[in-house]
Amino acid sequence: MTAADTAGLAAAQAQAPAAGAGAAEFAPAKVNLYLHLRGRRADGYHLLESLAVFPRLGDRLWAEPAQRLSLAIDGPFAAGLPADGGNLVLRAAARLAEATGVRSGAALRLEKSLPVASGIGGGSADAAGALRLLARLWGVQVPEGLALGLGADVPVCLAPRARVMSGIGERLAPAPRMPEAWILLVNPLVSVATGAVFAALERREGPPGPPPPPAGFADFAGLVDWLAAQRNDLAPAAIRCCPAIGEVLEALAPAPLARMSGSGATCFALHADRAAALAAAARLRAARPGWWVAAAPLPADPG
Ligand SMILES: C[C@](O)(CO)[C@H](O)COP(=O)(O)OP(=O)(O)OC[C@H]1O[C@@H](n2ccc(N)nc2=O)[C@H](O)[C@@H]1O
Ligand SMILES: Nc1ncnc2c1ncn2[C@@H]1O[C@H](COP(=O)(O)OP(=O)(O)OP(=O)(O)O)[C@@H](O)[C@H]1O
Repeated sequence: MTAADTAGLAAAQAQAPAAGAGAAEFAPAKVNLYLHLRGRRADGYHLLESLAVFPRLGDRLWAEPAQRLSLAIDGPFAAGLPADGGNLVLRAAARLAEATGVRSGAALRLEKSLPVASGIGGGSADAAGALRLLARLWGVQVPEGLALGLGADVPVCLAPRARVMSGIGERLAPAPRMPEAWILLVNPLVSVATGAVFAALERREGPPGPPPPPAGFADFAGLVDWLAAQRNDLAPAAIRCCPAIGEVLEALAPAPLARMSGSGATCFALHADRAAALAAAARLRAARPGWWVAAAPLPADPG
């Protein structure tokens, strides 16, 4: 599948009606445009500040009413993912049923299009998508705090729009007004465990500052200029765990802005428009056929 196909498919998925009875939900990837470490809590979790955005690219979930909970997985990254209680989709479903006293189940289907353990929140996006889907199907609200109990990235994925995250990920503030842009995501198809990257940190707190993001960016150049002065403080440790990340960043370097997302190994490049993103994707696919390369629009967000 070409990057253009991938982008088109993701956009189509976002709008497609539910297949058959029941309900459907799109679970977009989460990309950390910057990630600053701010220290560590007594329980070992790290405090951070990050601008998370959600390109039109992700996994897809369906649910149909059923007596018990079940999960079927398909899609390009289904292989090797547990379909039992180890899957964040079923874990989220079970916790929601328990917390709200729901006695019925659901037959869930996950189409896994995002690489696993890749720094773009795939499991968190799926867990959050399952919570949205089942809350609708069962007619319940997601209780406060339930998302965070499933993972630090699940709260931001619950209402997937651009947000400034802080705390360990549970404090969410409006993002700056974002201009339209295209994003290119590249993963060397090496999975990276988030906990291992945090454990490999040499510095648990980044340098002080810079000041918080402005209220908005007038255009793409303004976004890129501001982001260029930010960092992903997890990148040095992630590159030590997975040297291929360094190769990906080198390959993306000609882009206006390139950086690692989350704990890696996925890196992103920002492009002003579709043509530039698809041209860069085509060049990368030809040069590195073993890498996952996907391009998608980054919706302008009112903040
Ligand atoms: C790096 C980010 O992707 C940035 O958005 C997230 O902070 C990670 O979120 P996540 O994958 O949902 O992480 P969790 O599943 O909650 O945690 C996995 C492991 O990462 C470490 N961890 C995670 C988040 C955080 N703020 N501090 C941490 O130290 C902890 O060792 C934890 O045991
Ligand atoms: N539905 C799911 N999708 C992906 N991974 C899942 C899922 N359910 C359970 N997991 C497990 O969760 C772990 C983390 O996967 P995930 O894709 O969320 O990592 P990540 O992309 O690094 O996330 P983050 O950016 O939030 O750190 C993997 O080891 C995987 O086996």
